[in-house]
Amino acid sequence: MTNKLLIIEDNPAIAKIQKHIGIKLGFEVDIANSLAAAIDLIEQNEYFCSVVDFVLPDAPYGEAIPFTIGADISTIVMTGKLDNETREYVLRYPIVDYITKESRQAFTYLETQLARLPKNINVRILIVEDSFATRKHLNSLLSRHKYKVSQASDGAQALKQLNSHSDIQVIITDNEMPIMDGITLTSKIRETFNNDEKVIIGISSSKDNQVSARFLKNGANDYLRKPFFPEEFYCRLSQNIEMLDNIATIKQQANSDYLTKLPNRRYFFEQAEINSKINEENKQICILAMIDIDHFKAVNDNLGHDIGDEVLKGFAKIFMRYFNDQLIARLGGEEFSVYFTNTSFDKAKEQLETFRKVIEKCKINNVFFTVSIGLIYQDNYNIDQALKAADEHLYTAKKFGRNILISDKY
Ligand SMILES: Nc1nc2c(ncn2[C@@H]2O[C@H](COP(=O)(O)OP(=O)(O)OP(=O)(O)O)[C@@H](O)[C@H]2O)c(=O)[nH]1
Repeated sequence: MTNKLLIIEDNPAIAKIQKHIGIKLGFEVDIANSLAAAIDLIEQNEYFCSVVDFVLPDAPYGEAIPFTIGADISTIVMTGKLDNETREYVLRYPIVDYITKESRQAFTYLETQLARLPKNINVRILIVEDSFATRKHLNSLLSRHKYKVSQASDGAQALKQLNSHSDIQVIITDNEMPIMDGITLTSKIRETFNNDEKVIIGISSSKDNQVSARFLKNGANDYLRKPFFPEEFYCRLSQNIEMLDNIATIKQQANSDYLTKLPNRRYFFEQAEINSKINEENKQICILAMIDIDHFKAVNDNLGHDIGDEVLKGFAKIFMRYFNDQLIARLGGEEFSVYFTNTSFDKAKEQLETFRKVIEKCKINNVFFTVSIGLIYQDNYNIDQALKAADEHLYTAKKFGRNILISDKY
């Protein structure tokens, strides 16, 4: 996919600011100072999106807009014209947004919009609406902002779509529909997903003020009355998606180790307890390993703490690669853990032995080192006790001279 941004702007100072914003966001930027120059560039390049000035020397009344739209380039229009007539004229085109150059804030807003577009490619939105015309309209609004779209014509179909598309993050639902209405759908979705996991936006043309309250009380994040202005629709949608993104970032930070980016102790315990319950129900034996880098203090003492950090980061990358299908964590310091599921003791042991030998041979930041491993195979469903048992084997491994695996079996 191209990451090129086309700026069509005849004012060099403004073009420079826009270019700076584009580069900061990772776009490759081309500038055209007239419609003619833009047409040349569009013929030779593929663009992801464009920022188009409404007034250009050879296109004084928005004539550049149909060129970018016609070339299938997502278009943001910027203009100094503040009148309603211009606004209505511009909004007749399927543009991403319309920004008036009233103040510096306009450029902050442009940056937000440009940052959002590439992210939208990964956001799937489900439209639940029985009217074909409204579904088509919403699909067109969402597609021009580069969202992925799924559609359903009633609540029951929507639930099926949610089952088959786990990547749906936002549900935009009408209320008045056959089989299952939007409010019932909302409360059914909330039985499984919190409002910081999936956003629900209710829409309705009902004049009954109760509808918005009922949507919100049943778990919707937001509500819009039909017909709505596209600008309001986009603002509410992107605010809700930002909220999802922010919560996902906070969760990710809370669950991972700052240095190695591996899952941390907190996450490990949370997930291991879930795995343990499943194991207990299925009468599966717990297979858990503790891995500890040998003589790591010497790495710090001889080469410095910074090199020690780099060694830990390098180790974590290999660790992640070898056990990417298992629950792993940095429990703290130079101590790591693997909770095995869907595998046999023999396979887990073989995987750990291979890993131990790989570490023994590889040099991370010019440092050779080894690991000791304690592995348990027990019907122990208490995580604290299981870790303690694995730690006892690890202690034995250290006592036996390090760079070995000690386990319950064999
Ligand atoms: N660079 C760095 N060092 C760390 C970090 N966390 C813990 N350590 C160091 O890891 C070392 C662990 O030392 P010890 O517990 O004595 O163990 P060891 O030297 O590996 O010896 P054995 O485990 O007995 O083989 C200490 O020097 C800690 O300061 C970290 O995040 N970065």
